[in-house]
Amino acid sequence: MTTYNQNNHWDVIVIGSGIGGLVTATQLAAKGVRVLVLESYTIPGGSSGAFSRNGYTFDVGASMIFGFGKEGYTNLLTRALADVSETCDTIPDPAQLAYHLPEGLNVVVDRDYEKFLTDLTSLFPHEAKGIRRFYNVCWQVFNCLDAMPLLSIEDPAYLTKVFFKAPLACLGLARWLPFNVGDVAKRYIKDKRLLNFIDIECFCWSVMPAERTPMINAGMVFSDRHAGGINYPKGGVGIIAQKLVKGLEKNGGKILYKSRVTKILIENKKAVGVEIASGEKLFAKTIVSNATRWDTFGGEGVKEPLIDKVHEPSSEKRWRSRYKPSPSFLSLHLGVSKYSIPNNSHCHHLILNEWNKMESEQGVVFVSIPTLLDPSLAPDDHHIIHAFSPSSIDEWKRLTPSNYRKKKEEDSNHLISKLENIFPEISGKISHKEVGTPRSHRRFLGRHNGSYGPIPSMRLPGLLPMPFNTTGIKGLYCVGDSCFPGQGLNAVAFSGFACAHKIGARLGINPWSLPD
Ligand SMILES: NC(=O)c1ccc[n+]([C@@H]2O[C@H](COP(=O)([O-])OP(=O)(O)OC[C@H]3O[C@@H](n4cnc5c(N)ncnc54)[C@H](O)[C@@H]3O)[C@@H](O)[C@H]2O)c1
Ligand SMILES: CC(C)=CCC/C(C)=C/C=C/C(C)=C/C=C/C(C)=C/C=C/C=C(C)/C=C/C=C(C)/C=C/C=C(\C)CCC=C(C)C
Repeated sequence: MTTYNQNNHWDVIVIGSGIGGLVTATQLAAKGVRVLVLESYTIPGGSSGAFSRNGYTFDVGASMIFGFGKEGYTNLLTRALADVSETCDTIPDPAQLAYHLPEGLNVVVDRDYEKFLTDLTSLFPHEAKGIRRFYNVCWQVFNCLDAMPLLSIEDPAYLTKVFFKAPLACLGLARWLPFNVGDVAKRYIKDKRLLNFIDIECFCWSVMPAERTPMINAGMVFSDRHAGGINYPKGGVGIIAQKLVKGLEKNGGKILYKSRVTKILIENKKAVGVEIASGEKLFAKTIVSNATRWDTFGGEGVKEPLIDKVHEPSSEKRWRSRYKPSPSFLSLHLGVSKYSIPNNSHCHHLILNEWNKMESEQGVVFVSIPTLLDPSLAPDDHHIIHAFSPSSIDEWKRLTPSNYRKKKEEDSNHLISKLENIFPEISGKISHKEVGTPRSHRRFLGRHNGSYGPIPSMRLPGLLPMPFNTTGIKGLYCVGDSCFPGQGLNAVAFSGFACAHKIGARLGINPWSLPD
């Protein structure tokens, strides 16, 4: 039997220190709640952590950061840090992304909206009206989001207050919730190649073509890149999680690393605590899981979910019939000579050689060169290249150790050869190379099949079927990319704000008025 002491009883326990988990934890700690975060790895941040090798600071995953604007309500990372008196210095990226597409279609998404529209229109002059109309609809969605404090839409008190504060914005969002981008794009655009471009515009962050990408999320991404802009945190993406941890600790919260939760303890159908790998039990009236829904509740191929099968709510089976794990990534972290990359190059690139390969194994290549913005991340005269390509764990299963090593070498060389599309001399200029496979992502990020996040397994009505933070088990909440509104750092930051707000409503600690 575990005896009571302050260290094993908390108000709230958060499983995982991804941005979703840390925003929940810091929001609650800032309101005086005693919060413990349990992280299985040695550093915070999950997909948005960082690691150091040979003088390089590499971003684990996330690299193109939305939500760091200065105004409005959609700058959720800025707001999450400010709420615990922290800030991140950021470096504005002059462009979101340079696309290198089939048939020589090269498009740069400039930070300036009008410049982007002009550049795209010069390639599709016959679609000038359609282009403007489509992207203007995305702005309508964004303006609705940016007009209201973004908290839990599961909380009736918040919904009432926000409806009185911004009625038109609420109705605007309610209108777009059931729509996907494809439905809207086809209303305004007819050119097949341009529709292919809209598909890759979506795929690059949602890993789905336009017809399966929710319109609300596109409104956020396609407009925030011009509103708040893409801003890279000085010192690397890992800084965001490190500062949130600092803010958590300043507000009386605690984080324990190397503390993998193996079980969520249930008593009388209520979550009451967790057990960690050492066998130690820790208790709280509220448990928040930042692990994926598959790792939390189970699913095909999940051997030991955190919840015993007997307690699994039927709503989770329904969710799994609608959403499936997206592929993982093959990722390369390279240190290269500075002279292999022109100084005027863009920080983010996307390479696709054939349109019909967009959803194929290792079909699209994403490239990030953060040292073009922050040279301090690499030794003098060197750059970092982080290149990754969607890859399914099925391709990496059941290989003998030597075949696994061989596949890593072959596939990483193939990825490097694709980089030569944009940096022809790159293969001879590599001085540091690390290869991560879907198996590495599963192991180090604790994500089911190393997945990037959930994607619809059928055509769904926009964001409507995506679950919020409460679950079918009393006292248990979920946060992160298997909750509304899905993948993305500012999306999981939203889910953290919403989760903390919903818990706050139950604890009666939310301020009466909405934040400014
Ligand atoms: N912007 C980009 O370029 C980019 C690139 C890659 C990923 N991302 C985004 O990052 C987001 C991920 O954020 P998130 O908050 O959902 O979570 P996350 O997966 O980043 O973090 C979850 C954390 O929980 C920990 N964890 C999991 N199971 C645990 C257990 N049983 N016990 C203790 N700790 C456990 C993991 O170690 C990890 O640190 C994704 O949505 C993805 O879109 C963005
Ligand atoms: C009352 C009434 C009547 C009604 C109600 C209604 C309402 C209120 C509603 C509401 C709603 C809401 C709030 C919503 C929200 C939403 C949100 C926040 C969203 C967000 C989103 C975001 C996103 C999606 C993002 C994303 C991003 C990403 C993912 C990114 C990624 C990237 C990558 C991967 C990169 C790659 C590339 C290269 C490198 C090239």
